[in-house]
Amino acid sequence: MDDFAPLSAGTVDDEFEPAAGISLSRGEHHLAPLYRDLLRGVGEDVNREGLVGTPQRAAKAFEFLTQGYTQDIQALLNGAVFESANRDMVIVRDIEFYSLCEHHILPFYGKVHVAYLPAGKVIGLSKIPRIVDVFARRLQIQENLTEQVARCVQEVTGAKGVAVVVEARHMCMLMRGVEKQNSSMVTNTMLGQFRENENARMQFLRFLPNVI
Ligand SMILES: Nc1nc2c(ncn2[C@@H]2O[C@H](COP(=O)(O)OP(=O)(O)OP(=O)(O)O)[C@@H](O)[C@H]2O)c(=O)[nH]1
Ligand SMILES: [Zn+2]
Repeated sequence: MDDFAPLSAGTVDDEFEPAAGISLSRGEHHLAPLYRDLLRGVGEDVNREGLVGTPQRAAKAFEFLTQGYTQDIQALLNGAVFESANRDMVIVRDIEFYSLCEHHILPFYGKVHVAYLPAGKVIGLSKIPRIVDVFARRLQIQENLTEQVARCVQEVTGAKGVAVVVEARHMCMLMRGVEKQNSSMVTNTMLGQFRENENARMQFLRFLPNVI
């Protein structure tokens, strides 16, 4: 599958079959037995009071955090792309997000800033954060998240240019590994006029004084 195909609904089957040898109790989430095995794997007693409900809760939480795989962009846009004669830059900044790094399955989180140059169409304001969440709620790397958000906004608006900046902190760098508590990562994707025209790019970046 093309990594950046923004309009695909995802790759996870709705009709998930539990792995061979796993039997589900009535009403149990299909990931719950896997979390039970994980807990056993670290030496836990899965029957102790505090943990009895944990596999089911953790499974539901993980499903929520990865729900972007099954969300449909057109459904969440709900037709909220409007004709407009406005040709000036639109910026939606400080959109917070939470994602999971695909290398360690640990959170990375921060802010996304999006700008576009309309070419006859504008998008409903709330839809840009919704697009961010569709791509954040997957196993990701920050660079691909940045690119996918930009390409999706480009595709649905037909804008003359789209710019996306993502600034984030990665728990795999904070809690473990190199344990750098103050580092953050800044990524950007510049499409169309933001790539070709330095003035447009600088005008956008001036709205992000803490990033540059
Ligand atoms: N470029 C990029 N790297 C990431 C992202 N999230 C995690 N990583 C990095 O992915 C790399 C995986 O490297 P490995 O050496 O295979 O894994 P590791 O032994 O756990 O690495 P350390 O984190 O250095 O301990 C690490 O350098 C992580 O910091 C991301 O969003 N973008
Ligand atoms: Zn990581």
